[in-house]
Formats: sequence, structure tokens, C-alpha cells
Amino acid sequence: MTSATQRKKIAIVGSGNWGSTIAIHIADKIADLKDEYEQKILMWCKEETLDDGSKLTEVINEQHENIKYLPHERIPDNVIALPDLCESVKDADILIFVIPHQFVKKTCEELKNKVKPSAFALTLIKGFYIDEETNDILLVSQVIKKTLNIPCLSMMGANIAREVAEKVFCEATVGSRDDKHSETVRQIIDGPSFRIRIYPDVEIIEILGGLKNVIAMCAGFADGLKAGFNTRAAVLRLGFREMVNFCRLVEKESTAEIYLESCGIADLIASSLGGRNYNGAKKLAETNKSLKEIEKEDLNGQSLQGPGTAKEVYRFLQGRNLLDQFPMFRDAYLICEQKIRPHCLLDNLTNHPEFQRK
Ligand SMILES: NC(=O)c1ccc[n+]([C@@H]2O[C@H](COP(=O)([O-])OP(=O)(O)OC[C@H]3O[C@@H](n4cnc5c(N)ncnc54)[C@H](O)[C@@H]3O)[C@@H](O)[C@H]2O)c1
Ligand SMILES: O=P(O)(O)OC[C@H](O)CO
Repeated sequence: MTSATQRKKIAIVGSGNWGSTIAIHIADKIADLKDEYEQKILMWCKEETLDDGSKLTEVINEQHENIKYLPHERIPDNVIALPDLCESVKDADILIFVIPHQFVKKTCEELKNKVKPSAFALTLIKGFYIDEETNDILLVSQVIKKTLNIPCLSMMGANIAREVAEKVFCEATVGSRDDKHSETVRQIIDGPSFRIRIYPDVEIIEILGGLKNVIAMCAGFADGLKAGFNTRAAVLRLGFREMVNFCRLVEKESTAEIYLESCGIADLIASSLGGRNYNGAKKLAETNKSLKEIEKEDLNGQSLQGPGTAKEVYRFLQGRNLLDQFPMFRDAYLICEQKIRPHCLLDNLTNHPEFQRK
């Protein structure tokens, strides 16, 4: 029998659409592991006042539902929403980061020297930064690792939150080079409706998770313009080719196998069928509204990660004089900025560098 002090504690850093979902999933999963895991899961919730004047954390803890970011799904009683970030993580052995990527640096700065030195992190965040000085990619896992001085694993895949909350079957890829941490992640996440596969590379998985949001937007532009099925398929294939080529620029050693995992082709397909980035881009092409307006109209505080990543990818490629090699990434950014219209992306497919490739 493990003593209470030895039971591993889990904290979730974030409580949006995916954060609330994964909290539900893990709470269900560890219910059978009472000896190994502390059953109380602390979930950091950036406090906000709802339209009726109530506080979101109080609503989550009293009604056991995140009525703003994941309405109609019951959150187990042992998931406790806390408005204090440092308090949420201070005793945790496993920190699961699941906030929109643009807030990672600031959140980690606040957590500096506030986490257990023996803890490890798992990021579920899709998106990355480009380092302003070096113009190199700066991944969320690297920010977490460097700022908090703890190891960080990644988990990405075809995981539209609402479906996961409804226990619709899905799979995901976990990036980990540490067998002990992999086993912990397997224990708290893997199950009949959510299968995971472990892959010994944290970074490539994260890069794919960020890039697919940009190509899912391209799929949305094409569908919004009512492009033919053949063209839509070409958008996905050529977009996937750009994802692979981009990964190979950054991770020269990457093997073809990873692109066939859930974090690769499957996430691109799921996101291009029904993700928020896809839907927002489709509406942009249909209405010519800006993505900011669309986010405000349709998402009630949830965050599109594609536009920010498109900007970072554009900057990275521009700095290396490679924009012509990645016309879809280039055009996706220019469309998001409303500098060109979505049909330009489709017009440019005919001269895609793929057709010059031997
Ligand atoms: N929703 C999904 O289906 C899904 C699935 C897989 C991965 N992801 C990824 O998970 C990450 C988080 O997505 P989500 O859907 O949980 O979030 P979300 O889109 O629901 O965003 C809302 C969340 O952002 C938080 N937030 C707002 N301002 C903040 C700030 N200044 N600092 C910190 N947090 C702030 C809000 O408190 C809220 O919890 C993203 O990178 C996303 O790509 C999402
Ligand atoms: O809704 P999106 O576009 O943020 O995508 C959600 C998930 O990443 C799909 O796996």
C-alpha cells in the first residue's frame, strides 16, 4: 500500500476546451489507480467573471461543469479548479500544460522556481514560437524545460476535444525519451477509447501539431470556396508534403514512420474535417470577415492557434529565403493577414514546387 505522501499528484495547467476535457479523461482513468495517484486533480483556471457576475472557478467547482469552455460535460468532483497558478502546481509530480500557445512564456515565467524539482511536464499545446534573435524554432516543451528546469514530454494527435469528452474513440502520439515517464503517461491516459503510442522524439511531434493547424486552415479556405473534391484532396496532400518538408528542415533525422502516426496524417485529417481552425478559415473564405472577428463571433473565448503559427512559420521561412518552397504556408499567412484572397492559394497550386520535384 502506497502512503498518501507517495501517491503521485497531477496538475492541469489550463482549463479551456481541451484542458477541461483531458481533466475529465484523466480523472476517470486514475479512479482505478487509487494506490498510485492522488485522486484530487488541481486544474489551474485563469479566473474570469461570467456574464451573470459569477466566477468561472466557482461555477466549475459547484456545478461540476465548465459552462464557458466545455458546456454540457460533467467534470468529476475530484477535479478542483483553482485561480492561483502557483498554488495549482506546487505539489504536483506531473504537470499537464494545455493552454493556448501564445500564453506559454508568460505562464512559465510565473511558475519559475515554483514547481517540484522531481516533477515532469507533458505538453498538449499545438503551436510554437520563433526565437526573435536566432530565428530558430522555439518549442513549447523547450520553453517549459528551460524555464522550469524539468523534463517535458509532448502528446499530439487527432483529438477534437468535444469527441474525446464524449468518449468517441481516438488515438494520440506521445513523444518521450524516458521510459519511466512514458509509463506514467500510459497509466493516466491510455485506455479503450483513447489509445496512445509512444515515440522516442518529443520535438517532431510538437512541430507536426503546430503545422497541421495551418494546413487545416488551407483546407477550410478550399472548402469555403467550394473547390472540387479533387482540389480539396490536393490541398491536403500538398499541405502534408509542406509539413513533412518543413519538419525535415528542422529535424533532419526524422523518419517517415512518424508522419503515419496520429500526430501526423491523422491529426491533419481530423482537423481538416471539423477543427476550429478549419471552420474559421472556411468562414473567412465564405464571408471575407477577419479571423479575429470570426473568433469573437463563434468561439466564446476559445483560441484559434493556426493564425499565430502561420505567422511564425512565415517568419522562419522568410528568414531563410524559403517562402517559394512552401507556397501554402506562405499564402495561409497572407490570407490570415487579409493581404491576399483565399483563391490565390488555390491558383498557386498549379505551380507548386512539388511538380518540379524529381
Ligand atoms: N480544443 C481541442 O479540441 C484541442 C485538441 C487538442 C489540442 N488542443 C490544443 O490545446 C491547447 C489549448 O487549447 P484549449 O482548447 O484547451 O483552449 P481554448 O481554445 O479553449 O482557450 C481558452 C483557454 O485559454 C485560456 N486563456 C485565455 N487567456 C489566457 C492567458 N492570458 N493566459 C493563460 N491562459 C489564457 C482561458 O482561460 C481558457 O482556459 C491549444 O494549443 C490547442 O491547439 C486543443
Ligand atoms: O479545433 P482545432 O482546429 O484547434 O483542432 C483541434 C485538435 O488539435 C484536433 O486534433
